[in-house]
Amino acid sequence: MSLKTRILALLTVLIIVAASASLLAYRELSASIIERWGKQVAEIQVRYDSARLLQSLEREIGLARQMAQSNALLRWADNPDDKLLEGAAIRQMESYRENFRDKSYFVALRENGRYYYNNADDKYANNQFRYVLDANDPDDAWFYQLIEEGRDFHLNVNPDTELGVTKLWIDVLMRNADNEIVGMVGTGLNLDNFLQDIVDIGQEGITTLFVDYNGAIQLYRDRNYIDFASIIKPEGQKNTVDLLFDHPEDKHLILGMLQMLKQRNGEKGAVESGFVTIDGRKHLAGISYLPAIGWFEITLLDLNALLSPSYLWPLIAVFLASLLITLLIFHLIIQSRILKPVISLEHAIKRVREGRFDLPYLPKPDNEIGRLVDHFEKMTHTVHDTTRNLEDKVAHRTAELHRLARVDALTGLKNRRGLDEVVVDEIERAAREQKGFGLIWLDIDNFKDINDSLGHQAGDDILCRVALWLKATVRPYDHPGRWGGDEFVVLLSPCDDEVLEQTSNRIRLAVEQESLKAGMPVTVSVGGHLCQPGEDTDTILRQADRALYAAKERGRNTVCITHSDESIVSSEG
Ligand SMILES: Nc1nc2c(ncn2[C@@H]2O[C@H](COP(=O)(O)OP(=O)(O)OP(=O)(O)O)[C@@H](O)[C@H]2O)c(=O)[nH]1
Repeated sequence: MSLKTRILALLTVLIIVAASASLLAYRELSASIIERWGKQVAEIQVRYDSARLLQSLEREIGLARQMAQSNALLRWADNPDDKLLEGAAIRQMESYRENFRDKSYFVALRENGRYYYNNADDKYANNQFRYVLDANDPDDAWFYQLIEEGRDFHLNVNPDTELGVTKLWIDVLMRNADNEIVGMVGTGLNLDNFLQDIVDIGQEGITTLFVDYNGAIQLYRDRNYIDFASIIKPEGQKNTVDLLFDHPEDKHLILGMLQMLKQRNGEKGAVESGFVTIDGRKHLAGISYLPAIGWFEITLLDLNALLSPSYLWPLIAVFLASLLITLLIFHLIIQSRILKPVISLEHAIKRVREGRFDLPYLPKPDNEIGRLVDHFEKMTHTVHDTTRNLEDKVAHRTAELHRLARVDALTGLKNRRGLDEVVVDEIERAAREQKGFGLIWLDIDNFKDINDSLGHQAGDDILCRVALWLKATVRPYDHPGRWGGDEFVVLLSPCDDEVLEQTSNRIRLAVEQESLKAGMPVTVSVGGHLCQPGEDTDTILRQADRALYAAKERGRNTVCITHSDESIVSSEG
């Protein structure tokens, strides 16, 4: 896997880890913010709903209490059969009817169980006595239950089968001067209107319900859940608030909160809140106690509806877009500032390793990698210079060695190898140009005697002098050389018979005369051969050797030339 892929993979993993951690932290944070916010909203909502309910009921309750204390009614309740008192009481009742919001009232007398009622349409004008309550009739049980409990005030949601209406009844006990319960008065509010006005307020995500101290549902937008005639139902048969919840533990939570609020007994503004699950959705429940009516108001906030996760989508989209842009920018930075220079550097190193020092353009970012590239470039130039110097030296030394290998160390003339090469070159040139060249072979006469008599050093000295005289005698473009021992060879090019003969004689004469001048007289025998195009080395050397041999034979200090017809001619200089 390339460095680029690794860095990108690492980067992606790091960003995913960081994003996941941020997302988790964000979710935790947002959950806690939503929870705190939800609690505040729930508390405000619950107070608001409670206030609305109380506001709407307080006047009716006050009127009902006033009615229960009306002298006309109380006197009549003590003497229910007194027609005069009854007339005065009914007039009084009718005046209250005008004041009740529902324009309806009821009065039930304990002594004879007679139940009086009239409504907004004044349907029962002059006929307010409706029926007689029966202690054994379950529909009338509420009356006897309330009296038995002695609760001066009670709210009751109950259908009145006799009247064919379902109402939220405000029941207030009538007590005479001896504090005896003599009857009950009250009014009813149309349940549907009440639910619509107070409970089913149509705010999405907010559900309001009222429960009694047992948790029995009294007011709720869905009538099926309302625990009608709750007061007469035994425990266990009531429609309690937990019917709404998915989990049994929510019931304990809510009942616990009800208990707690009751203990705080209407402490002003006291609100308890907690989370419950309804239809699989998390709700925040806010509860307050309404001591004036003995009910609890529960507000359920559907957090998903109020603060839908879809609200977070733009945030998540912005987060993801920033993540991608960050990734892209990071990639571009890594690419331009690290990867590209490193990859170029890698190629450059490979190139140098292969011996190619001409570096391509290398990007140098302003960082450690840029400095590394700069060092590498300078190092490469140094290595290149050093290598070039080394190569130059090697080439120079090689050329020197090549030259030395072809030079005779004693005389400085070409040695046998050098002469061989020149002979080969000349043979090729002769063949190419069809022009011959001359070869002279000379040998110092009786050199052994010189060595023996004067010493080897003196012999060397004479060899050097002969070499100097030889060099001075031939043309600059001829090739004098020492063949070995006391034998010398001169290659003459261009050459003809005349040049060969003249040069051979000049050499012999020069050695003779110059050595005499130097006080160490020596002579040389010289054999010459005019080489023809097509002759090979062996033939040429053999012919020259033959001429030299002849010169020795003919008394030394002599020049002999071989011709193409194999004849050897002595030449007098
Ligand atoms: N001082 C010296 N002597 C050498 C060198 N190389 C060979 N010699 C001697 O040169 C002598 C050559 O003798 P030859 O050519 O055989 O015979 P010569 O005495 O010259 O007699 P001719 O050639 O017949 O005239 C030998 O004694 C070699 O030892 C050298 O480099 N220096």
